[in-house]
Amino acid sequence: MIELQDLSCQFGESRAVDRINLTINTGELCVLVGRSGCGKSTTLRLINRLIPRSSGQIRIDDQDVEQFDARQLRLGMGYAIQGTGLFPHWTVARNIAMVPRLLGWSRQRIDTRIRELLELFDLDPATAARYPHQLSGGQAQRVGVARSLAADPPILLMDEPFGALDAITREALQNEMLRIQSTLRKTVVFVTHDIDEALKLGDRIAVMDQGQILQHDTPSTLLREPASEFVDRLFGTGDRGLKLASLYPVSTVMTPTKDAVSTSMTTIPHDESVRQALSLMVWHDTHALTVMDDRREPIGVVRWDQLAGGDRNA
Ligand SMILES: Nc1ncnc2c1ncn2[C@@H]1O[C@H](COP(=O)(O)OP(=O)(O)OP(=O)(O)O)[C@@H](O)[C@H]1O
Repeated sequence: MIELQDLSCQFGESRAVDRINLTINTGELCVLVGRSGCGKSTTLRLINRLIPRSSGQIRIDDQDVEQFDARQLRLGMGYAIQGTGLFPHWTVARNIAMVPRLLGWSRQRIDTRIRELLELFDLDPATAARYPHQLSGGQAQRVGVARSLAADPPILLMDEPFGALDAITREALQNEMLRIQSTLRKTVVFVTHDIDEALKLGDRIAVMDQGQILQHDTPSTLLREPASEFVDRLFGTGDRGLKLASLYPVSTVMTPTKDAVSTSMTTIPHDESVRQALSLMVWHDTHALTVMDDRREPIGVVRWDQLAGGDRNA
């Protein structure tokens, strides 16, 4: 668990982080969201002590981070940043091996870990021998995140890791992040200024403005019960319903059926969002879809009039 208590960071006259309180539970992915310059990256760098706090406390599993040697602390936390931060003259393998080498892992253990991570991030084993400039933006970003996970740290700090990517690659990496997090369950602090990314990835989201946390809640609560006009505007007004519909899988609103279901209707995978169901219905001019499981067997039907209320059933 990470606890920030009355935490402040002052740069000269200006307060980049202003007495924030935030608890991030073990295994939770917390997104820090807010406009440029609101203090998100500074908060992240305070946690791994890349910059010193001015006042307040940072506790990890009940221990003040000041009690740790700063280098040891950083070796125990993954850190992934926009633009990857990969060393250009090192191969992918050497980049990934950086922290395990510093921790004194054996050659064999490191090689096994590199193979595991390339597989986890859907990268060809031959990628290990390449240099960063020989990778696409998406591949390089995958390697950057893989490197942050190399020594299997319980905590992962991610600063706009997908910020520089095109929309399609970005979505693919967000999906990979969700898939990996569903098994690894790291404690993640993830910085972004993209509201849709925050809603998609966050178990909880902390909304920041001018160094302060305005609201810390689940995506659904932030959309339904914004605590201030600022949060209300940040999360959009016109497409709020669509944003809510993107949070819940269609399986939460469908009528399950044990009997044979017509597959002549348009189909949708059970883990696709209610928003995607709505889109398919509009596109195919239909009022019902057949819901399919992972083996592509029909498991239920979702009708137009069931699309509201997914979050209440989730
Ligand atoms: N090393 C520094 N020295 C002086 N001021 C700094 C320093 N680092 C950050 N700041 C200032 O602190 C404030 C918060 O910066 P920070 O990088 O945390 O914002 P951010 O929310 O991450 O912004 P962005 O989304 O643009 O990265 C800004 O006003 C910034 O100019």
